[in-house]
Amino acid sequence: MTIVYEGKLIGEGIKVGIIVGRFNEFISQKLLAGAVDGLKRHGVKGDNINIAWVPGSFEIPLTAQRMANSGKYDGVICLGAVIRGETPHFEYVSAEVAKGVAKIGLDTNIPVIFGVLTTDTIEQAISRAGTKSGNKGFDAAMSLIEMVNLLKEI
Ligand SMILES: Nc1c(NC[C@H](O)[C@H](O)[C@H](O)CO)[nH]c(=O)[nH]c1=O
Ligand SMILES: CC(=O)[C@@H](O)COP(=O)(O)O
Repeated sequence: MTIVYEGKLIGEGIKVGIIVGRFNEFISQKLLAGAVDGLKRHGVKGDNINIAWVPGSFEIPLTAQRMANSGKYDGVICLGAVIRGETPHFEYVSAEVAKGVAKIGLDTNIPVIFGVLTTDTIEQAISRAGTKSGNKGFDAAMSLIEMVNLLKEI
């Protein structure tokens, strides 16, 4: 699937920062592949995609804030996989990442897309990283392109 509007690929000229949490890397690397595929498939040049790896999803908001404030990007995509374990740690990590990412978009006035999986099981994460439930990284790329184009128009 490739979306063209008025004869142009919808992502042409867009500059994107991507932050990826390394924790559960076997999942997050699939999300990254999906996001890059979605961006390039819609005309975003490889030179206009900057990828930053961070230790885990908890470090995403700070890095997203730095990218969003840099003035180098039209939008930022946040990717990671927070998978429930034996302790309440899942609740704290997932809640803070979601709140942090949402706040940065509002504070910086550029699209900051939440592409962080928060799942109860590894199987749920695998399903959303390029198998039965699609690839949430690809979906995040499409959301970024839509939001960048929308904010240019309103
Ligand atoms: N358990 C998961 C984590 N935990 C690590 C934190 O994100 C953070 O890196 C650490 O607490 C140091 O500040 N991260 C994930 O992305 N996914 C998890 O399932
Ligand atoms: C989301 C987490 O922090 C979690 O994967 C950590 O696992 P555990 O709660 O068993 O320490």
